[in-house]
Amino acid sequence: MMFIRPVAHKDLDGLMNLARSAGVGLTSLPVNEERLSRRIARSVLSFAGELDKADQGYVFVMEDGATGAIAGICALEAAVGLKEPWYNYRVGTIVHASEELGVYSRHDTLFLSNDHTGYSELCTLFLHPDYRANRNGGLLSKSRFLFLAQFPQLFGKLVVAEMRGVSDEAGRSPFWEGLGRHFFSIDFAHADYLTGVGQKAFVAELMPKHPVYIDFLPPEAQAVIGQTHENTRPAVAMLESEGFRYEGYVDIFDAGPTVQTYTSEIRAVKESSVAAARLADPLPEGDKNFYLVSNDSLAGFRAILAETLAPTHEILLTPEQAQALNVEEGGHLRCVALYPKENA
Ligand SMILES: CC(C)(COP(=O)(O)OP(=O)(O)OC[C@H]1O[C@@H](n2cnc3c(N)ncnc32)[C@H](O)[C@@H]1OP(=O)(O)O)[C@@H](O)C(=O)NCCC(=O)NCCSC(=O)CCC(=O)O
Ligand SMILES: NC(=[NH2+])NCCC[C@H](N)C(=O)O
Repeated sequence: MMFIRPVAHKDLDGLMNLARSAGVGLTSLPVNEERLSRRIARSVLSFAGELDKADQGYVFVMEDGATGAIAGICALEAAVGLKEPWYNYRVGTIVHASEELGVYSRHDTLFLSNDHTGYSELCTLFLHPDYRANRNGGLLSKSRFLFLAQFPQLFGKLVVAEMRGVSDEAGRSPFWEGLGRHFFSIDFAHADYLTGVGQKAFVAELMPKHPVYIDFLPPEAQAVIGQTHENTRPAVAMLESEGFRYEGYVDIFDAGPTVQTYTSEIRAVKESSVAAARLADPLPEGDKNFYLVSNDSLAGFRAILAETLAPTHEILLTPEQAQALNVEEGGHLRCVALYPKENA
């Protein structure tokens, strides 16, 4: 059975394996052992309650219970931009008009912003291609919402997620070629790598600070503003189905969209409820559905996907499922349907 748990120091090799298969543009999963081991250490300290909000980052892995293999990774940053500026471009409007001359022209423009400062962030979602089946992607992405619902005091009122923008197989980004390239002699792949190893603010400081008229960018660059990388469409589809929206903010390097919402408005946060574990083997017959289920422990957080009967004040689980959650009969759980009602 697949389960979600906090990352541990022993997972470094597993994370390196995931990073190697991730490719360019998954910024926060660089193939860099030192960086990944620092990320693990920061996560371990966060779960132990030993860091300030500005430094807290919670990293989770999906473990294949049968083999112990690390199948995927996902993370939550408590608050971005509190130590180093957090940059985005906001796609806004500038109007040049003169009634006297009968001129009116409206221009889409990129404004450099730090508007997401203090927001929480969903990031580093990656499932090994061998495991992209059996709703594992949904468990991996949405297990974070049970964590948010269980520990709201650790997070901000708003949550963002930066989606990977368009780049080709060689890691060439049309937006970077049209804009960033004028300020740097480096490739997008290299800029993205520097971002992933903690140099984003440094790179961002050298990008244009004045509004950029989109009309002046090459058509290939214009075409990808706010567009998600093909491989990242499932990731953004899941967030949109939970209530996240694109509000005109894009990545400064590849123009991938940022989606956002109020934490309390996320469907799986809003609809999640607490229930006591009730064990049954086998589960009784009846109308079953898929539920995300987590325990209520911070450092010992566990989440699984269970196909079971609709929970009441109790949720029926098999002993194997309870074991994966590290709970016994009567233990405290939080659960929510995997899918919003309309697609269940
Ligand atoms: C994102 C995941 C983990 C998702 O796993 P799977 O591919 O197995 O997911 P899936 O179950 O096939 O699809 C999930 C949902 O997306 C829908 N879906 C699939 N392909 C789609 C497409 N092309 N367009 C629109 N929707 C699509 C499915 O119908 C399904 O909907 P239903 O749920 O209704 O069935 C994986 O694809 C992956 O690792 N991708 C590569 C890495 C990546 O790009 N990561 C995101 C970077 S951006 C980031 O990290 C920030 C965002 C974040 O942290 O969440
Ligand atoms: N180049 C980008 N637009 N990267 C953003 C996507 C990466 C993703 N948010 C992460 O945490 O790694």
